[in-house]
Amino acid sequence: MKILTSEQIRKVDAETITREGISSLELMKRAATAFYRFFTEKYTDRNTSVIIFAGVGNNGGDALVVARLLYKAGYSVKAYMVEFSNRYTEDCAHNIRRVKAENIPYKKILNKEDIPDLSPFDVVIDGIFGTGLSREVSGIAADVITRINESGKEVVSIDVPSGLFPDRKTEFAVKATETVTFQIPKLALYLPENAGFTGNVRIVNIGLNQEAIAEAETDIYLTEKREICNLLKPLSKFAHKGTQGHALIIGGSLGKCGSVSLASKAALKTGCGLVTAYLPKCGVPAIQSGFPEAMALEDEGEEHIRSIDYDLKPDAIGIGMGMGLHEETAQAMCQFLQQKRTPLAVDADGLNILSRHPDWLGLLPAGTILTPHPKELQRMIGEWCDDYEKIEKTKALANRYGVILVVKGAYSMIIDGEKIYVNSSGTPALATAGSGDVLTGMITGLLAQGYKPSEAARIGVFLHGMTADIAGECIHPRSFVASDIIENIGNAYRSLEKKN
Ligand SMILES: NC(=O)C1=CN([C@@H]2O[C@H](COP(=O)(O)OP(=O)(O)OC[C@H]3O[C@@H](n4cnc5c(N)ncnc54)[C@H](OP(=O)(O)O)[C@@H]3O)[C@@H](O)[C@H]2O)[C@@H](O)CC1
Ligand SMILES: Nc1ncnc2c1ncn2[C@@H]1O[C@H](COP(=O)(O)OP(=O)(O)O)[C@@H](O)[C@H]1O
Ligand SMILES: [K+]
Repeated sequence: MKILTSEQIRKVDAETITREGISSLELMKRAATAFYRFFTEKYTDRNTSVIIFAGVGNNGGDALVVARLLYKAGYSVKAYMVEFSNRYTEDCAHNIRRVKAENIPYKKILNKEDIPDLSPFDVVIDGIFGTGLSREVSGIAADVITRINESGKEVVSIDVPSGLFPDRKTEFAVKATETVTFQIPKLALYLPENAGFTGNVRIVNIGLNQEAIAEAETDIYLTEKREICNLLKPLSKFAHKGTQGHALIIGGSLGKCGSVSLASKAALKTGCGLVTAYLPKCGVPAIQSGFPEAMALEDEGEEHIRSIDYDLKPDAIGIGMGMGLHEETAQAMCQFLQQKRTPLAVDADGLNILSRHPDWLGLLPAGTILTPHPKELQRMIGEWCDDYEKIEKTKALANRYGVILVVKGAYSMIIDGEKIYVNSSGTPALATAGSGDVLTGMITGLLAQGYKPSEAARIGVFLHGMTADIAGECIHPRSFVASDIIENIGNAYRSLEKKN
């Protein structure tokens, strides 16, 4: 699904009106109805008292239509117009007249004294600013937003939390519990620095013109189930372990060999035919007894890897988990990179070694997948002042070395050249020890099956997230562990194959 800028969204909005021969008021009604459906499913009790803040633009117009719909449905509704300007849009002005005609409680807020006490209300609906935000919020709008944020109430934002810039750094905005955004995802909704503003993000369809969306050019996408389904290769009736790819997982050091076991199991569960774990001697007995499906190779090092030496032809390699930073291990990795051109995924200490020796980045085979969490990323690209700069610096690294970066987080981002794929699956249950090792194993397993690096990264990250979405129904997120991710990979595949 495309992520577009506010400028592009405005164009799609206008094109929808022209091409579908509908009025802008009709489109506003569709948007408000989609919001209303979400709201009434969440707040089923019609005695819920709702305070609605509207602005003078079309986001405010949406808010007033929502006020009318909720009032008609029996909710207790009070609407307030935050008059930060007297230049109302036509559709907003039209809906003010309708609200008044329908006798819905309605007042203007012109200065601080007009701001009502929020304590009697159950929920706040925020429709002050949408995608038309053009500058930092100040004056009465800022006062209202501050009051909303201080109220401790649940806040449902229309389209975007008011004050959030869809495409650039935001300092101040409504802190929503839920954001109901209209059909086209906006990048700002998925950035970690905006987590405090956006709350849960829900995308609702409002029937925007599909051709207009298709014509909009972008390099940024939100990865969804449908796109991942389309990437999956069918499983041939005549498949055998030799056709499904051989993954080699290299890592481990004394006390950290479980990471290799997790990654190896994850690779196999993701569908590759064979997996070999390569570890220092201390790790081999445990993996051989605990994970009989894997083959194991021991390094000459007792407690850490000293020279990566094997006589196999794997189809893909995952390296780095639990490997430690011993200088002998680093040198072994350097030699390995100088000699091997096998499709590769690098994680954890593999990345930390590269951060200590940045000139070795040039040795990575083209298309290598690097999977840093934020701390590992910071060691690679240095500090960033905001998430937009982080993206630019990551892109620069990816382009310089021809590699793919998986920037892990709540919405992991896959950066491949100019393209950015924001992942939409997963829950905080994934924030658990070994979760990243499992992800690297999954990605390596997919690479071994012959998926292109960008596909392997997107499928792996999406499937990994799906395991938590699915298992959330029977395992409490707090007690979900890395092995539960592995156990649910099959369920994630099954869910992907289900039509809906
Ligand atoms: N996408 C879609 O397809 C659909 C979109 N729809 C809805 O339309 C919304 C976009 O509406 P919109 O363009 O009218 O802009 P909106 O955000 O209401 O505010 C603009 C007003 O705020 C003002 N203003 C801006 N910044 C300011 C500041 N810091 N401080 C003070 N003033 C400031 C600005 O003034 P100006 O910048 O012109 O001086 C102007 O007066 C969108 O989010 C969605 O809810 C649906 O109805 C239908 C389908
Ligand atoms: N709140 C969250 N929502 C969704 N996914 C998350 C969340 N927190 C972490 N994850 C995912 O869990 C994984 C954690 O990886 P990492 O930090 O490397 O773990 P570890 O080092 O313990 O193996 C990443 O894939 C990340 O995207
Ligand atoms: K809003």
